[in-house]
Amino acid sequence: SQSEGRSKFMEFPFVSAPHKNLMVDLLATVENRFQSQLLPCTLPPDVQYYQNQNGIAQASLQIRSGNDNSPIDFILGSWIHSELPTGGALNITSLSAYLKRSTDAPNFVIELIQSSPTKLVLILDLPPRKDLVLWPDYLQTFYEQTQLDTHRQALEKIPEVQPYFSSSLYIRSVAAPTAIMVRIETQDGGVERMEEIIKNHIDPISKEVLGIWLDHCACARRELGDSERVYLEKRDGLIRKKTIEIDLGSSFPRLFGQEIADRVLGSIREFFAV
Ligand SMILES: C=CC1=C(C)/C(=C/C2=NC(=C3\c4[nH]c(Cc5[nH]c(C=O)c(C)c5CC)c(C)c4C(=O)[C@@H]3C(=O)OC)/[C@@H](CCC(=O)O)[C@@H]2C)NC1=O
Repeated sequence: SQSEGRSKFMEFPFVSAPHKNLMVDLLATVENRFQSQLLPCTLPPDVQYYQNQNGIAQASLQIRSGNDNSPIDFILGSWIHSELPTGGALNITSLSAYLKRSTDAPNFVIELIQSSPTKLVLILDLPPRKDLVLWPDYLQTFYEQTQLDTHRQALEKIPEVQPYFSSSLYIRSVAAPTAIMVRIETQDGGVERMEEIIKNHIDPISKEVLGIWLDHCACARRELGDSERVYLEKRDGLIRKKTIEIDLGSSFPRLFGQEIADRVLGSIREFFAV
């Protein structure tokens, strides 16, 4: 049932306590802000939770649409776990919020991609939905006035933090100039140090960035002309389509097999179609 899928999702069963607490807190913050504006998840139970034949990979997905008087198109939350042949495990947790074309404000995305207890890639971004060169006011309103870059600079100061350059140039081109795309690696098996970095740095910074999105993006009053709306629709559609291909297109069939990948990606694409 709905609540069963949701409670399993909220367990974030395969990650450390600080990592789980962060995801649970971010989701609670979004749900508390939008309350009844968010409709219950309508994904089929075998998309809300799925695993591959031998149970090596398992995942949970929650997508909640915004109702008619909400600026939210949908909120997507997910966790993915896969044991690796090397004995380690891959854990990816993500939360993204997509706004409707009634506003041109940036979306929100956070992804924690853990390939070992001491290696983590963090993506934390408010991806722009307009070209920043053509619309300098957009850059000023959402990225300069909000002081977003101070959070990126704060994280950069941690010795274990290095910039992460996605192998996809497209992904790099979608990200904001203030995007946090970092690789964190703690030395000689520092699992405690990794959990400390998540608890004392990634947690507060992620909540700050989400707070900026909630207060300055999701609630922004933006009047759009028809031509702007057409441009936005086209651009949103292209990005949604492409990020699924890049993020999931190869990893899902590899992790879950073609049949399950097709079923889950099919469900996601239904929501992503602008
Ligand atoms: C808008 C800004 C975005 C940025 C900046 C961004 C970045 C990256 N994500 C990657 C990945 C990734 N993400 C997810 C979550 C997820 N993504 C979507 C997208 O629609 C959905 C619907 C879901 C929930 C199901 C999974 C499962 C998954 C991978 O397997 C993949 C990965 O970890 O490979 C190592 C990396 C791919 C490129 C690279 O290897 O460098 C890269 C870091 N992804 C954005 O969307």
